[in-house]
Amino acid sequence: MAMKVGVIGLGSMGMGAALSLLRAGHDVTGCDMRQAARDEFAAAGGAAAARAADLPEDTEAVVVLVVNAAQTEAALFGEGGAARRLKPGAVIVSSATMAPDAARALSAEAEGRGFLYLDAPVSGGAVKARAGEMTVMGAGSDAAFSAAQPVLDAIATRVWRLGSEIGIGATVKVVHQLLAGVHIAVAAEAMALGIRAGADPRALYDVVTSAAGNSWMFENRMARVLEGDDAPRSAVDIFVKDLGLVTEMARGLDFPVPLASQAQQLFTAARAMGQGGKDDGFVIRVWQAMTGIKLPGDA
Ligand SMILES: NC(=O)C1=CN([C@@H]2O[C@H](COP(=O)(O)OP(=O)(O)OC[C@H]3O[C@@H](n4cnc5c(N)ncnc54)[C@H](O)[C@@H]3O)[C@@H](O)[C@H]2O)C=CC1
Ligand SMILES: O=C(O)C(=O)[C@@H](O)CO
Repeated sequence: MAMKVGVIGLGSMGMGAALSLLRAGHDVTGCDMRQAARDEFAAAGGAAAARAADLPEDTEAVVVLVVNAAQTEAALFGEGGAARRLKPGAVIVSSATMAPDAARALSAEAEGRGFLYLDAPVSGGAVKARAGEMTVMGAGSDAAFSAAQPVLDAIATRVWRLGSEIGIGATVKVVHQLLAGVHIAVAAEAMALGIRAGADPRALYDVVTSAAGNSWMFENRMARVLEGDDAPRSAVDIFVKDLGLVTEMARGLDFPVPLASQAQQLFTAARAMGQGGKDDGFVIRVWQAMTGIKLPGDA
């Protein structure tokens, strides 16, 4: 069933979601304040809008893939937000990574305005987003899942239904980000140590990715470090945010998360070095700054 869908935020993840929806035959408007993103989506055959308030009248579903909860709030309910363009009963697929409390507050606002809301953070990275193969960590009512089904079918291959209570999706995603952030940081530490100790970085990569110490993040992020490709598919700044969500959630539970805290400091150091907009694997530049190692992409 083709739907009139808006995608707000045409960044690493939102562009992939919007293109996947287009491929699936939906009537898609992609929205981003960045002209380059709008041009890319228009060139692929989609409609493009600079503001969420310019989505078509009676949009039936909106996928929100901006950076955080504050941007989601503004994009939906702020001045210039999408709310006025949504059909009564439209479904909001809220996919930015945010705190569970923020998801609950957004859901209450959406419901108060007569919309359905899915707490639907995602995983998989930009490549899987473009392939329509994301994993969705979903929570919401049966009605919301059912209204969003054609959208979810287009953007994801795994849709976890974690319960009807909003906030469970966000909780699971925050815990996932503990792993994702620590795995990236430790992958960078291992690669940096290997380089310093004189191992060939490519050989080290090949061995680790065939052995038990591998992780999805080592394989994915260190490949970019080997290529010297620091264009952001997921930025260092995203992990300053996400590990902040981890430590904040843990603090509220009086729960220690020493590894997440350490990783957060490393991403924060990378940000302080001016690397916040670089691909997150380039947190390795923190070790480079401390030890003077040469990275594979360095001249
Ligand atoms: N990059 C990744 O690999 C993954 C990211 N995520 C999460 O997905 C969300 C999006 O991440 P990315 O795509 O990496 O971020 P990004 O920074 O690449 O894209 C965000 C986009 O939203 C746009 N934007 C912000 N406010 C807007 C508004 N009011 N109206 C229209 N456009 C607006 C920005 O211009 C930008 O293009 C974040 O919450 C992130 O934590 C989740 C899984 C993977
Ligand atoms: O894919 C995910 O899950 C992620 O959160 C990372 O790729 C980085 O944001």
